[in-house]
Amino acid sequence: MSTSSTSKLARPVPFTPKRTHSLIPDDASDSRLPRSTTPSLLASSKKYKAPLSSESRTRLTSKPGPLFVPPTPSRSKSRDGSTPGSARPKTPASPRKGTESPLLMPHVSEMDVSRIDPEEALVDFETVTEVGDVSADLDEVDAMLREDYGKEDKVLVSIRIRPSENPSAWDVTTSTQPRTIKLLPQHAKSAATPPQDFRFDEILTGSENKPVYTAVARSHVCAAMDGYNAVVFAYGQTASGKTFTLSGDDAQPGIIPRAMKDVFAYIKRTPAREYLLRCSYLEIYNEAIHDLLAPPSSSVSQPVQIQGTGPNVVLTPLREEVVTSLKGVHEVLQRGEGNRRTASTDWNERSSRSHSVFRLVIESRERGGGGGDEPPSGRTTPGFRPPTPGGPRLQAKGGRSVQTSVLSLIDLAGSEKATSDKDRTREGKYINTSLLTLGTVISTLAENAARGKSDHVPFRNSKLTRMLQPSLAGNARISVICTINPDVSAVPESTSTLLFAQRIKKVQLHAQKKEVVDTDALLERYRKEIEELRKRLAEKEAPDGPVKGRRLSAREQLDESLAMHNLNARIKQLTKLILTSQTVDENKGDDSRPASPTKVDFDMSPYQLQQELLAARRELETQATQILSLEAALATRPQLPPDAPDSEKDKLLHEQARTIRELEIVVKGYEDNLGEPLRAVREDVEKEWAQKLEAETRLRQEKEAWADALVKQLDKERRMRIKLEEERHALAAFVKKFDQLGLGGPVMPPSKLNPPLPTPGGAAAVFAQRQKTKVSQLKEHPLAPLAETESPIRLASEASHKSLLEEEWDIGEDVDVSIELEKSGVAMSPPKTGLAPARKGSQSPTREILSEKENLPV
Ligand SMILES: Nc1ncnc2c1ncn2[C@@H]1O[C@H](COP(=O)(O)OP(=O)(O)OP(=O)(O)O)[C@@H](O)[C@H]1O
Repeated sequence: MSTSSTSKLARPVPFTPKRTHSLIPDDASDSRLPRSTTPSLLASSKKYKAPLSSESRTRLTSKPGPLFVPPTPSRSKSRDGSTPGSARPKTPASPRKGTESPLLMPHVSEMDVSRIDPEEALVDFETVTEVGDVSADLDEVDAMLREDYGKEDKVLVSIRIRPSENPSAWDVTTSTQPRTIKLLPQHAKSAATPPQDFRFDEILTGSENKPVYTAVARSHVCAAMDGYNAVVFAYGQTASGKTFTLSGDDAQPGIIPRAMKDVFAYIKRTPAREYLLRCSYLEIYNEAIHDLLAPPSSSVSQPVQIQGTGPNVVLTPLREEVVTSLKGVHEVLQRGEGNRRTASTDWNERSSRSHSVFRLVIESRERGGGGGDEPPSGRTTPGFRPPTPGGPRLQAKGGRSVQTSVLSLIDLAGSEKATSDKDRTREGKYINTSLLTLGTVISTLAENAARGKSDHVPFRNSKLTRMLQPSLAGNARISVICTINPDVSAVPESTSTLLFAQRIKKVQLHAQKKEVVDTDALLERYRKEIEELRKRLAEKEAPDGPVKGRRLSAREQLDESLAMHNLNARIKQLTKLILTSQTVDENKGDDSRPASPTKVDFDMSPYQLQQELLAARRELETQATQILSLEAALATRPQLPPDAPDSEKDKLLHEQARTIRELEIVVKGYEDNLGEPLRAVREDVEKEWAQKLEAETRLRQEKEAWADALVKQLDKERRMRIKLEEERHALAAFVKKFDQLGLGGPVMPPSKLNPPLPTPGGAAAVFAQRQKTKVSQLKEHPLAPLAETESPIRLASEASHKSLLEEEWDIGEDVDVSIELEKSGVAMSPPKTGLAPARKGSQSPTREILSEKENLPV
C-alpha cells in the first residue's frame, strides 16, 4: 500500500480527503492541482477560454509541437481542398466584445462548445495519442472486444471491502461463484437467527484498484464504446472507499482514469470507426445540479435543469467538452474538481454529502473513404453548424449511421448520511431524498421485473433518479460497486449497504444500441434513381423518341407498355421509401422496416409496401404536429434577423437576463411577503383543527366505553331476573304446599306463617296470577324497565312493582312462628334458594320464614 493510502486510512472516519485524478501520472503531474490548492489559486487558473482541452486546441491550430497529431488519411484533404490542419476552424477563444449578460453569456461566447465542428474533433485509431502505461493493456481490451455486451440483462453488483487494521466482522468466500459474504455469528443481533448469506458477482478486497476496475467496470466501458449506455456507480457509507475506487490516487488510479485510458485504447484497436467524445462533470448537492465545468458564478446562478421525460431526459444548460486525448480528459476533470472545491467551505464534508457524476458521450460511425458505399452526390459536411443543445453532434454521413452512447461514472454521497443526518441538516434531508428514492426506485423496478408488474416508479422524486431514469429504466448496462467498512463498529451501515446491493441485483435490464441513419445520403440516392427513371420514362414518351418515333409491332408495343408500367411502379415505390426512411431507430425493433440503407429491399411485396405506406403516413402526421409546435415556438421567439450583429444579440440576451432577474425578484418577494404568512396561517388552522379532532376522538371513545358497560350490565340484569323467576317458581311451589298443609291443620292466628292471604288457593292463585302478568309483560317489553331508568343498573319497574317476597305484610312482630309450626307438627323443608336479602332491615316475612325454617328439623 502506498504511503498516501496509508495516511488516508489513518484519518478519522467522518472526513474524506479527496484525491486529485491521476490520469497522466508522469508528464502532466506538474500541471495537476495539488490537494491543498486554494480556491483563489484555482480562480486565477480557471480562465479557460476554449471549449476543447488545451491539447485539442494545439492539435486543431495545427501548430507542430510535441502533441501534434497527424491527420487521418481519410481526412487528408478537406472538402475545400486545403490541407487538414489549416482547414480546421479555430475555437472561439476570446470573449466576444460587448457581452454583458451575466447569466447567459457563458453559454454563447467563449464557453460555447456547440460551435465546434465535430468533424474536426474526431478521433480514430490513427489520431489517438499514445495511451501511456496506466491500464493500457490493449490485449485485455481486445479480449473485451470479443465479448457480446448486449446480452447481459442483470445489473453487475460487486462488493469492495476496505482494508482495516481492526478485526473484520464478516466472513467472506471468494473462491466460489457467486461470491458470498455473511456476518460472523458472534456479531449477529440475536443468536437465534443465523446471519444472512449475501451473494454477489464479485467481492473484492485489498488496495489494488486494477483488479477492481477489471472486474467491475472494464466490460461496461467497452460496452459503452460499442454503443450501449453504461453506468457505474459507487454506493456505501462515508469513508468506505467510494472515491478511492472511482478516482483512486497517484499510486492506484481508480475507475475513471482507467476507463478513460481504455476508451482511447479501444479507439486505437478499432480502425474501422471514428469517434467524437464529449464529457461533462456535474455535482448534485442539496437537490441542485451544479455544472462543474461551467464557471462557478454561472453554475450557481444557473443550476442545471432536467428537461424531457422518460428516456429523453436532457440536462440543460450543461457544458460538454469535446476531448480528443487522455490529457484533455485529465484537464477537464481537474477543472471540475477545482470548481467543486471552490464551491465548498469544507471540502471533505461537501464531497461526502454530494453525488458527483462524470459523463462521457461517445458518438461513432464507420470511417468513410474507400468504402465505395458513399454515393458521389453525398452530402458535404459544413465547416460550422448552427449550435445544437448540449454540444456538437456527429452527423451520419454517406450512408454511415451514427452510434451514440453515454458512459456515466457516479460517486454517490455517503449512504449513512441518509439516515443519521436526517433530523439535523438540510443536506441530510436531501441525501435522504435522493438515496432513499434510489432505493425505492430500484426495489420497484426489481419488483416489477420479478412479478411482471408495471407499478409506478418514482423517478421524479429526486434529481439523481430522474437523471438516471434512462439508465435505470433498463436501457443501460449497470455496474454497482458497494463499498463497506469491515469493522465491527460499522456492521449496521455495512448490512444496510449489502441489503441495497442485494435489491439492485434483481433489476432487469434490456440495453440496446442506438443508431441514427444518414437520411440525407439515403434520400439523395433515392432521388437520383427516381430522376433517372423519370428521364427514361420521358425518353420513351417523347414524340420523336425510340418508341413513339417509329412504328412498332404489336408485340413490341406490349413490351414497351409493360416496361413503362414497371418504370412508373418503381418511381412510385421509391417515392414511398423516401417518406419512410427519415430515421431508422433500432430500438423500435420493427423488422418490417429497413434497418439500414444497405438493407433496403426494392422488391418488397405489396403487403410490405402497404405497411410502409401506413407507417409513412403516421410519420407524416407526427411530423406535421411537430412542425406546428415548432412554428408556435418560433412565433414566440424574440424577433431578430439571423444576420443581426453580435451587439444586437447580446443586447437581447442582456434584456432577457434582466427580465429573468426581475421575475426572480418578484417570485422571491411573493415568497417573503405572502408565502411565509400564508404558511403560518395554514399551520395555525391545521393545529386548531387537529386539537378539535383529538377532543372529539376522546369523547367518542368515552361514549363507546360507556355503551359497552351498559350492554354488559343489561346482560347481567337479565341473567339475574331469570334466576329470580326460577326462585319464585320454587317458592310458589313451597307456598302452595304450605297452604295445603294449612287447610288440614289448626286455625292459626295471624302470624308470619299465617298471613291474611293463605286461604285455600289464595296465595297460590294470587302469586300465579302475578307471575303470569309479569311474564307476559316481559315478553312484550323485554327492555322496558331499562328504558325507564336513569342508571343502567337499576330496574325502575322492578323497584316499583314489588314481588311477593318483597311485600311488607302487616303482622305482629311478637308471633313466634317456630312454635306455631312445631305445634302443628309440620315438617317443612323449603328449597335452598341462596336468595340474598332484598332490603336490609325490611325483609319480607316470607323470606324471614324461609331463613328461619332452613334451620328447622325436618
Ligand atoms: N481499498 C482501499 N485501500 C486503501 N485505502 C482505502 C481503500 N478504500 C478507502 N481507502 C482510504 O480510506 C479513506 C476514505 O476513502 P474514500 O474517501 O474513498 O471514502 P468515500 O466512501 O468516498 O467517503 P465519502 O462518502 O466521504 O466520499 C481514504 O483515505 C482512502 O484512501
